[in-house]
Amino acid sequence: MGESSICQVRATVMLYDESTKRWVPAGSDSPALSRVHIYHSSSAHTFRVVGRKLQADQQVVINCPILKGMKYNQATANFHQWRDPKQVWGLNFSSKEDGAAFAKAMLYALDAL
Ligand SMILES: CC[C@@H]1C=C[C@H]2CCN(C(=O)[C@@H]3CC[C@H]4C=C[C@]5(CCCN5C(=O)[C@H](Cc5ccccc5Cl)NC(C)=O)C(=O)N43)[C@@H]2C(=O)N1CC(=O)O
Repeated sequence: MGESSICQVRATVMLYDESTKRWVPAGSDSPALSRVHIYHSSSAHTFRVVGRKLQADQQVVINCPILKGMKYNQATANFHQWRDPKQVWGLNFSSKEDGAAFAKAMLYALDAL
């Protein structure tokens, strides 16, 4: 059984650079909008965040498992963030509605794990 998308939003995917204490766009250095999904694998009972650049190259800029017990921080209506073992991810949503939709799906996933 493959994976199904439980939400898709538009956001700029950011990573926090601990050394410079700055947010940098994930993927190539141009901050560009991506389509960000939460995929659910029902057979594996797993969820992950996958984002691809909207522009032609469709570069994958995030492919991050959602781990049980992960803390999801809605810093503002448009900017949410979480830590994985190696780094801190941030999503700068194109709208508050996208932020709310993503948060709803994320909290559903965290509750289901
Ligand atoms: C894209 C630009 C960006 C847009 C929006 C704003 C919103 C606030 N904000 C931040 O970076 C805030 C300000 C302080 C700084 C200090 C530390 C940071 C950076 C690394 C993580 N962090 C935590 O506070 C984490 C959160 C967390 C809590 C709970 C669970 C998980 C997590 Cl991740 N706290 C732990 C304990 O991990 C942080 O988010 N910080 C963003 C921001 O200013 N800008 C503008 C710019 O940078 O120009």
